[in-house]
Amino acid sequence: MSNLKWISRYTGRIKGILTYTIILLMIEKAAELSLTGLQKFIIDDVFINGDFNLLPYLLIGLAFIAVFYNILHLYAAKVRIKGQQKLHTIMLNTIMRKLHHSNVHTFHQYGTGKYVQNLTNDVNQISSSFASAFPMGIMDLFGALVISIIIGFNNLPILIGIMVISTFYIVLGKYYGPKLKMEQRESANMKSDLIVFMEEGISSSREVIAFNRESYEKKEYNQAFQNYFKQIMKENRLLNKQMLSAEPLKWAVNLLVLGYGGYCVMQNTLSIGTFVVIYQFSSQLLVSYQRVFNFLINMSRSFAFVDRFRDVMNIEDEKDGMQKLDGSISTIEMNKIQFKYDANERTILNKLNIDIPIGKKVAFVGESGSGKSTVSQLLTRFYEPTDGEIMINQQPLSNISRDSWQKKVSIVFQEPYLFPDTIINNLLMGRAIPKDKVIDLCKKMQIHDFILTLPKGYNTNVGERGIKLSGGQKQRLALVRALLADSEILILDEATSALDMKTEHLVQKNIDTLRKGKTTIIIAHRLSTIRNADIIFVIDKGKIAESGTHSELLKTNGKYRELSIS
Ligand SMILES: Nc1ncnc2c1ncn2[C@@H]1O[C@H](COP(=O)(O)OP(=O)(O)OP(=O)(O)O)[C@@H](O)[C@H]1O
Repeated sequence: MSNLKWISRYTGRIKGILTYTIILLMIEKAAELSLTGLQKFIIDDVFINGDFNLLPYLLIGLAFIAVFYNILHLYAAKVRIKGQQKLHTIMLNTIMRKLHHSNVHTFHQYGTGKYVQNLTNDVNQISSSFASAFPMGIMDLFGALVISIIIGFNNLPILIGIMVISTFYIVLGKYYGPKLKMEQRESANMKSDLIVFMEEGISSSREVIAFNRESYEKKEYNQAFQNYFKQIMKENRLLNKQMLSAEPLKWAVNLLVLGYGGYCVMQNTLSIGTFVVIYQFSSQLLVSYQRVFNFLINMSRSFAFVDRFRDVMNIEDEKDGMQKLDGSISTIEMNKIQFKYDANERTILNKLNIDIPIGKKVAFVGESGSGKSTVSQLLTRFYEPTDGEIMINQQPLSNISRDSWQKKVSIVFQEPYLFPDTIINNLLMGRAIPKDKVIDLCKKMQIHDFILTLPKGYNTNVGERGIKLSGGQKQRLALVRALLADSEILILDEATSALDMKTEHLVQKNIDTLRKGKTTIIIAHRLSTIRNADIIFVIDKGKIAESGTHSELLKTNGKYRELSIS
């Protein structure tokens, strides 16, 4: 599908305001042209033919049109910007929706910086091109048409001459348009790479300092910036070349009108008034042609941004099911689950079969890299199994709507994300929960006393990604946040790993009490936290090596025993 047809699904949604803008701009153009056109009557009828009675009417007409033109100019600009903002909002909402529904794997591969670039620069460029530059281009095209008719009607040879010279604009446009589009796309890609580089540099600043990589990072950044700078210079050189090659055309038109138009005046085939108006119109015609030419070039440049926007919109959406989950969860089975993070990468889970008991404390243990977190990522549907099926209440999880599944499951990660907001807002996450309940849970998660030591207590801002908090404090806040949801299934993926043994023990004991009768899945390295689990699954190389209670597994002398000794 062509880019123009593709983008019309968005521009089509503002067609009302777009049409209105175009009509306003065309009336504005007509008013502007009549200001020049009226001069013919002042020169020919008033000054040359001596009909001075006409002068006051012509001057009042001129003043009226001038005021009308100015008011319309301001109003049309306001409507045009409104249309641009509307398109901007539509596209921004679309890309945000895409962001939230993108396949996690592709999303991670694409990179945050590129998304930021799409959200800011590309959407801006597209909305300004299609909702603002496009109606302006139509206005210029309309102006060029009207002027051409007026000149052609009064002196056809001059119009033909201007048209011939102007065809060079089209030739130039055809020559430079595709080249500029290519350079523009390259510049946009390099700019987003640079933003990605800067974003990664900021996120990794601690590692950069710790590993003394500052000069290396600086060198890499300088190199990336130099490349971007060279590319921008290349693009500008091309732009200047195109502008310079258009300049002699202006002079050719001026000379044509002055020479041939002057000759016609001397031959009495053209009145002085018409000559003056044609001279002014010929410059305006050329400006209109130039604007139309620039408009076409800019539109072709905008298609480079459409290309990039289209790339994002083409990212595969997460698969979603249609079925709602009514009632409580009674069974969770993982049947012959096969999983690879990428088609070309190695198998992580290999024909994994698990029957997760409902209402129990379930633990996953195993060596680092054995696939424990991957199991939780599949249960939360961050990823879909490559093969096999997760069955919930005897129906495939893939058939269940994400929305209804997410209401049933909560997860706490080892490194939880906290928003740069207050503690209370990070805990509530927009939910209406009584403060007493929040405080009670904070006490049970051993974080309330710490919060009270902060200058603004629960209203203290935690900073970017919770930078003002320790790893253990962040983990305890994330536990409160998840426990407030009181989900049927709670997954704790190394969620207490940063706590000291004593605090971890207290936190775990309270979680056990709070979650009594509910399914809690714990992934842990410290076996002390899961010793009392109803069932422990030992994962080894993507398979269940053994399962049972702590005492049962110790007796088997297998993997679990190995793990508990090491
Ligand atoms: N996003 C990813 N893309 C590609 N491979 C991944 C990804 N996440 C994990 N892996 C790989 O999958 C394997 C299993 O990882 P997983 O995180 O499930 O292990 P784990 O048992 O939880 O380890 P740990 O105890 O160290 O957290 C690892 O070998 C890892 O390299």
